Amino acid sequence: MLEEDIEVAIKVVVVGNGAVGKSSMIQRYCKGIFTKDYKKTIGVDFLERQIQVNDEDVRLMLWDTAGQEEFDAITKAYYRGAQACVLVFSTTDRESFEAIPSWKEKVEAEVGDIPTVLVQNKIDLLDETVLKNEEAEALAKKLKLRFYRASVKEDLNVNEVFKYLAEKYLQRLKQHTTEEQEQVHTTSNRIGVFNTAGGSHSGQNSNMINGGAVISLRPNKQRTKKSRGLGGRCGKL
Ligand SMILES: Nc1nc2c(ncn2[C@@H]2O[C@H](COP(=O)(O)OP(=O)(O)OP(=O)(O)O)[C@@H](O)[C@H]2O)c(=O)[nH]1
Repeated sequence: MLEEDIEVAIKVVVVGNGAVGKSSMIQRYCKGIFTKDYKKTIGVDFLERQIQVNDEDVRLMLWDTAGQEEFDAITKAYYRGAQACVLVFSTTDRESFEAIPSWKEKVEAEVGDIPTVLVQNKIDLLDETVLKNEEAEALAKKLKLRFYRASVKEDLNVNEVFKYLAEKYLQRLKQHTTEEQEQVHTTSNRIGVFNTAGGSHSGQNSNMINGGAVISLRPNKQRTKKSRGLGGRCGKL
């Protein structure tokens, strides 16, 4: 199979309190529509969109999770395997802003550190704002997250959010691939040295303790027929 045939697929989870605009954001991005009606998400939903990033085809699978705690058990299961995350709060809902750190923790508890952005939605309703700009910026800084102000209604900054995540993910994927290649290279050199000295646990997929360094040999990349992902690093699906 040709390298060009391989497509990067990224599972993105969109999380935050109820009614902040998660479903609307996904609908806007994947279908180009906005509806004023509020229909509470029950459990989890998902839509996808293909984009090009640095000449690479990237398929974004956007998982819409329910904002209500009553669905926590279901939604948490769907965080597994997520490779990027959007944390959303609303300009008109202070509680949704204050809940952001705990949403971040919930996602991290399932998938660890993945590319994440913080989004303040509904900036078309700035007249009704319940927080200062500096507060949101301070939170983004504290959590070390890229921060976007967006309006799903006015289609402001929605594309930018997902483009940034895709770029960030690809960047990590490349870095990860290079590191793995270097690791395999270094390891094979070291195995030689180690074996000469004797007493190694040799063989692939086992941890090798060599001069205090633990070296893991893993398959280079997990690839399915048409998709490519970070494999074991972030994904647990
Ligand atoms: N003014 C304004 N309203 C918005 C915007 N985005 C979403 N809404 C409205 O906010 C309400 C809630 O949006 P949803 O997308 O259903 O919210 P959600 O976060 O998915 O809610 P849950 O499913 O309960 O978790 C709907 O009435 C939307 O029309 C926006 O940018 N501006």
